[in-house]
Amino acid sequence: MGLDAPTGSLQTTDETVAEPESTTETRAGTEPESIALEARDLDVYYGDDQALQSIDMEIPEGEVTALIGPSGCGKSTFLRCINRMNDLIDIARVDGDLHFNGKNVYDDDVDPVALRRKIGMVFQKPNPFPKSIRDNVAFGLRVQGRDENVDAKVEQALERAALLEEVEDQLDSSGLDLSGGQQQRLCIARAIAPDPEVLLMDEPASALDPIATAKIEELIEELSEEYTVVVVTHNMQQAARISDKTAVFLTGGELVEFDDTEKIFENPEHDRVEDYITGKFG
Ligand SMILES: Nc1ncnc2c1ncn2[C@@H]1O[C@H](COP(=O)(O)OP(=O)(O)OP(=O)(O)O)[C@@H](O)[C@H]1O
Repeated sequence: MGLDAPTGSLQTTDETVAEPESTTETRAGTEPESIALEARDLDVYYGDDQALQSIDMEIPEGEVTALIGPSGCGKSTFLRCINRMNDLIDIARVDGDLHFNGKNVYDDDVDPVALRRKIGMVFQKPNPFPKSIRDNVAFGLRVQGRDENVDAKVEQALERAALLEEVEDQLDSSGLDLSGGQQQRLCIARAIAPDPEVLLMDEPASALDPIATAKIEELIEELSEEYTVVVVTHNMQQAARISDKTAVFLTGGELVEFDDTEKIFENPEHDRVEDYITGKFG
């Protein structure tokens, strides 16, 4: 996990949590599986409306976890809780705990900006800055004052985002001149350049054509070798293809089932999940 930043730690305003607190047994019961993120009794409200109800979830480190469910069930809301992007929405209120490496990200001493360095995000619509490819990828590094070896780090991030080969002769051209799929990989490179531990992706391929989508899917699987990936998708086939774990949210902001992806798609515990998976509603 990570290139040169310390792993397993969340720098807060006045303390550092060094090691993950919680582990759980794998299904085989042999090796302990590290937990990167853990929601405990998490409620989210927008004004008087409750968007998430009492969510408990343990997201394993170094795997792809997909969040699926019908429109409005709270998938994006949950994703935005993880790196406190909901802080930017005035009427949003969060109750309960969201632990990252054992530290509640909603504790008063957590700096959301520092948190977002560890937990990067990629959005539905590619949103490169109107800057060169190089400056897009270098953006987070420069903001952090990590100006040493920027060119090498930019190339490394582009390589990891499976884009370097296509753009290495045009690093000074505008990021906006790339195709949609390339722009999304550029945004992924920008998100991973500062070396986060977790990558949050909100429907990262839904604005792309099938070929660009296939590249992003392949990339997500590769990224999970180094990062914990949490991805919201509307596309159930995509969730089945790329994820290790799947969380099914249903209307009302309830997490109805969370398990290995194979189990969710082949033999879910809940009839409502089966109905959703088989397209009876949603
Ligand atoms: N900024 C906001 N202000 C007020 N209500 C919001 C806001 N964002 C989301 N909501 C409400 O919270 C609920 C959950 O929305 P959210 O976007 O998290 O669902 P979702 O499952 O990601 O939906 P979709 O699949 O359509 O993107 C919805 O009822 C939505 O209207």
